[in-house]
Amino acid sequence: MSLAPPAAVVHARAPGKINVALQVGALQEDGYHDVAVAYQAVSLYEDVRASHADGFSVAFTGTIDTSGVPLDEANLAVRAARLLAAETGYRGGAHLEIDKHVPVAGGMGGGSADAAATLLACDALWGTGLGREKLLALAARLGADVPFALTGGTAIGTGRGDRLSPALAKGVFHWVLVPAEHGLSTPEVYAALDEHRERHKQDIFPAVRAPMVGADVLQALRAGDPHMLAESLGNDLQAPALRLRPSIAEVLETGEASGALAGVVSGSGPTTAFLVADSDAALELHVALSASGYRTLRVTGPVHGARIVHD
Ligand SMILES: C[C@](O)(CO)[C@H](O)COP(=O)(O)OP(=O)(O)OC[C@H]1O[C@@H](n2ccc(N)nc2=O)[C@H](O)[C@@H]1O
Ligand SMILES: Nc1ncnc2c1ncn2[C@@H]1O[C@H](COP(=O)(O)OP(=O)(O)OP(=O)(O)O)[C@@H](O)[C@H]1O
Repeated sequence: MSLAPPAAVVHARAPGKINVALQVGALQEDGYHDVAVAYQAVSLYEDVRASHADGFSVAFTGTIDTSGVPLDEANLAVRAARLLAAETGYRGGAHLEIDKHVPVAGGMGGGSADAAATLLACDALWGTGLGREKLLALAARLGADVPFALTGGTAIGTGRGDRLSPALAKGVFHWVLVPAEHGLSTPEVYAALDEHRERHKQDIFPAVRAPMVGADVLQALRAGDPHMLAESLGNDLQAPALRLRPSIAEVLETGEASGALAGVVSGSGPTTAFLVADSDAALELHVALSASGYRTLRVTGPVHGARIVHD
């Protein structure tokens, strides 16, 4: 029996995410905030194709404007490949080709999905065989959202958002997204929240509450009920994102006046996510928002985490 030759290219796919609930607690000494997040992976994917190379390089394909994304060592996918090589003692490199669909700096974890897909693709390409558990530990070193891009589905994140436990979820949720032309910087949005809290600390009691995902959110996910979930959507980063990008308010108002059950800024924004009852309602909202001049993306969740794709 002859063994199949090792693959010359490995294709991995990882999803973007929406934070259906996000509470931000106190700033820790390491510069991160203690958070409680309910993540849902949605059907917008990053496709990473890894091939053998002497060094490390990355190129983007697809229609999304990636002109602001670094192509050197700062690229999160390159950092992921380098970290895996360093941890496993692998001596070679990889060329990464990324077909991007998640808005850049949009609060949907696109860079995190690139990193997660790269870890999986390079582990298979190089035959380093690290496996899910060890890849999850590496993922957490790359960014707070990277472990979730590996696991996907619906999950609760605590700590930096990287300590995951699965959440029960039934059915399919339908979302209409409004991406913005220009992104927002995640650290700047967290910093705007801190500034606000510092300015109003006399009025905030108790100082900053311990973050948690409410029972109402868990129940709505478990029931697969979009009406119930619409009542429970919440994001502590929405107010600072609005302060940095006031035009988001108009998007939220237009979506909610055009038939969305509810709207929320995803993560650190500026992408706005509108929850609707079903696929017909998603189409109706898309038509209404398009007539108001907004570009939309229709997605569903939850979907799987990072996976190898056999082309
Ligand atoms: C907004 C969210 O997307 C919600 O899921 C995440 O909290 C951000 O996740 P991420 O982009 O993977 O974050 P990282 O790349 O690890 O961190 C970027 C920066 O965001 C801020 N940050 C991030 C996560 C966290 N729990 N507290 C923070 O204050 C820190 O300033 C950090 O330096
Ligand atoms: N592979 C990558 N893809 C996208 N952005 C990257 C990548 N590598 C580095 N970056 C940089 O990281 C920043 C955040 O990009 P990303 O698209 O992940 O934002 P985001 O979705 O708002 O992140 P999150 O929701 O996880 O906070 C951008 O400034 C971008 O230039």
